[in-house]
Amino acid sequence: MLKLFKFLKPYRLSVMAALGLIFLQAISELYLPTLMANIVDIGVVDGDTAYIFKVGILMILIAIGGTLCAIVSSYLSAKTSTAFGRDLRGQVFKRAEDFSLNEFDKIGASSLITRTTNDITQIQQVVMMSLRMMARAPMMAIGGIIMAVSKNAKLSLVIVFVIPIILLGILAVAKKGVPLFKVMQTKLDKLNQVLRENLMGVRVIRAFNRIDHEKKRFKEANYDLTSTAIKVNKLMSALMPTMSLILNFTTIAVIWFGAIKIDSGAMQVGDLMAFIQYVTQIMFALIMVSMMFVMIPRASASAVRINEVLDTIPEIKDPAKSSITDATSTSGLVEFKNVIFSYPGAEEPAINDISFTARPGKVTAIIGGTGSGKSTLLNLIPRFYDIDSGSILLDGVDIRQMEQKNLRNKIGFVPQKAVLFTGTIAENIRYGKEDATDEEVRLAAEIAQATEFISNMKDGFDSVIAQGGTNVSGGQKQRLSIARALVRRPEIYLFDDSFSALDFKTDAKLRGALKGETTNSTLIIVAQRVSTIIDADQIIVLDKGKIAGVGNHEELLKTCDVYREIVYSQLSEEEIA
Ligand SMILES: Nc1ncnc2c1ncn2[C@@H]1O[C@H](COP(=O)(O)OP(=O)(O)OP(=O)(O)O)[C@@H](O)[C@H]1O
Repeated sequence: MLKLFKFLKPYRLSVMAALGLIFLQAISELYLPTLMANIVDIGVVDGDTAYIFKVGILMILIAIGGTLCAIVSSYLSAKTSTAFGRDLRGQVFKRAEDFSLNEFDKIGASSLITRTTNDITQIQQVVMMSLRMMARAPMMAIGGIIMAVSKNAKLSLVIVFVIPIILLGILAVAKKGVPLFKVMQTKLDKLNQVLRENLMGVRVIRAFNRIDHEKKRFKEANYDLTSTAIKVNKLMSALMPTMSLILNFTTIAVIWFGAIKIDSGAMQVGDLMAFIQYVTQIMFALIMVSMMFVMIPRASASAVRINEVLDTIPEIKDPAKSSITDATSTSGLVEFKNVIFSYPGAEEPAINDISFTARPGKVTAIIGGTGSGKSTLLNLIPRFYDIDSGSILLDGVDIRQMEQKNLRNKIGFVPQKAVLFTGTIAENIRYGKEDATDEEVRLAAEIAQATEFISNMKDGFDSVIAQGGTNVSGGQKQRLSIARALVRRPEIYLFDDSFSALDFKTDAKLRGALKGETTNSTLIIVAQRVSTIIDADQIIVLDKGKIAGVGNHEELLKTCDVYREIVYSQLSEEEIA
């Protein structure tokens, strides 16, 4: 956790001021019992009212001063810890943004959400408590011991006897609590995961009447978390009464031995009263320390999870010196040379020894059965994943030698599952090019065959897309995500089965419009439907990650069995002829 404290560096002045004020507050609290003892031993015993008034007013002033210090230090620690939490959240988010898809898969979206929210809140709370309690507790404990010894050294032996008992208790609680806190965070992850799946898959759950099953799943995760939380809380709730009991017994012992001393004339009444207060202060300080012992393990479990994110070095990095910095100097020639790629943990490569060239102005289509590696192949071009061996070249330059930003600037990517963001239709299309003019947005929508349904919407291009794009149909979503890629006018278009939700007529119209607009660009189209790619200049047939055939439709019909099988399963004899 200490590693995360480096994020407190910008706030060191506030931290120092808070600690300074806490020190002053501790001194004021430690001084008050001594003043009270003086009132009793000097003022009350001698009947000196003027002295009682004088010291009484001094006590009031000191109490007010101490309170002011406490208020300002609380304000500073709250402000500092909140800013610390904000910075840390920002860093975790920034790091996650740089993750390759492999790293996302490894940590998991739900866990990343818990880590960015709940885990950081735990640490933020500890920072606040540390500034308030952690600093104060040792000051009060040490100061209290010094003051108690100064009042009566022999009576202080009671404290010497009690402290090890308290420390042993704290240690026992910490030993049992730490593993439980770690388990609790993982169970929270699990709960988040179930909740997330439920919310995302609400339609499927309802359609398959699985609401009861899901309720059970959620209940299990919820109860699982609760039972661990109850175990931890039981442990913690036992701590406070035990500490109070020890405090009360200590007070009894102090009064017992103190009374004997007063009886023998070795101690004054006021000093005993002050002594009891110091003992109480010491005990409270130790209780605070024990509370910290409870919170720190929990936060350190969170810190480990946050550090795991921060310490993950994204495996896809920009080269030290990129080969291409000028984004306009390329034409979009894509070459695959003996490319092999496997997903982590997979036995067989998803892409196995693939070589082909996709030329500007030409349409390269990729077809194959489900799971044959079409999407994977496409995902390698924008470097969502890095290949194991071979090379992918863009205009003769290995894409690993290019800055990711430059590389992706040249690409218009339309994913298999259309993703839209909350905002208007125009904003969603402009996601492809921030400074696109209204005319460019309109043209992109027109080529994507989206104008008709957009104009039928109440506010046209200003109509708002709901969260997750739920208020547009699957085909409309696809057309908007195609428009988003088109507005960029990139050198390379990657369509990952992007026409699957369109009817045949719209599909044909869209491809026709696309042809006219993308004459100089390289088009790589993944498709399931033969009709979508029948006119392509080059068709690559994939089978279990390998190339089964390359050529145009007619050539492949003659030479490639896998292609023929796909074609015969989809088209009638006349269509093929
Ligand atoms: N993130 C992943 N982690 C591990 N394996 C994966 C991952 N994504 C895909 N695979 C595996 O890689 C292989 C190729 O998958 P890919 O998605 O590229 O196929 P596809 O041809 O696009 O299929 P479809 O047409 O059904 O979309 C499959 O066997 C799949 O199980």
